[in-house]
Amino acid sequence: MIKFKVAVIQMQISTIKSQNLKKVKEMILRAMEEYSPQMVVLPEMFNCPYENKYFPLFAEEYPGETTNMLSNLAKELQIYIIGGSIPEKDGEQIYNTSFSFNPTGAMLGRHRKMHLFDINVEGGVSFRESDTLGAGGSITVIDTEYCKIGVAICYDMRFPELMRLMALEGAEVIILPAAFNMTTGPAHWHELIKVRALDNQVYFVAASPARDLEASYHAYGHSKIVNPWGDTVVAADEKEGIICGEIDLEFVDKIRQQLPLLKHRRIDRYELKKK
Ligand SMILES: NC(=O)CC(=O)C(=O)O
Repeated sequence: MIKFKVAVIQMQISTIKSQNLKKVKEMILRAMEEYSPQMVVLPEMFNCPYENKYFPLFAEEYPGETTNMLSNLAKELQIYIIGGSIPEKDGEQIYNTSFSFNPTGAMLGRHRKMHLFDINVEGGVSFRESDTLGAGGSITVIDTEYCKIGVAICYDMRFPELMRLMALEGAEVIILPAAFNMTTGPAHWHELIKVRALDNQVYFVAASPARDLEASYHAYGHSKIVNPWGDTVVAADEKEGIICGEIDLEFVDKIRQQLPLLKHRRIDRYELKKK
């Protein structure tokens, strides 16, 4: 199949996990009613506030309450769900992990955020994910009936090598559950999404939580889908809501044929290696 629809759920996250799960289910059902998408994408830490003190409290092992719910919904609705991310407990370690499910409810991929968001911007945002989280070590490209899809989380987007490796592994779409903030969001969000879509000639799908000024971390919002030519397919503002856009794989082929960037790399002169 050449075209498919992707819905992005931009939800407000509360400090009560059961409320987050109830809301995400309601919003997925609403997305189905309004748009009949083949794939639904959730934001980073959709079941837990983006704050270090909550990660250990909300963490769950796989399979667990949240992943079971996503797997059941994927099967019931016969859709792909790219499950944003959740705090995942594995032994003593907690990861920021994105679980993806196919329309039979089977787990398709588990991406653990590779680059931890440890930053301190003067007069702006300061965060240290490594206070509570461990870093993942694998690049995630999932196989769907439509195409290969790269999955990464938020800060991972700032590392062009990772994005390029996903494209080299065959990804025609990159999906990024994310939670930029009010310092880095206005400064970099739109530019990074556009540049990653352009330099890898992919559809780039970025899913953010809605902005909540009552929370300690103010997410930027502005979930969006950008095509391989750098045009915005669909975009949200900062409020809670659902957006949906079409992925056209013929358009990916067309752009890659007309402007063959991936073929023009001078791999006789430089090389990008996966370890
Ligand atoms: N929250 C993140 O992981 C990343 C982010 O906000 C940024 O890179 O800016």
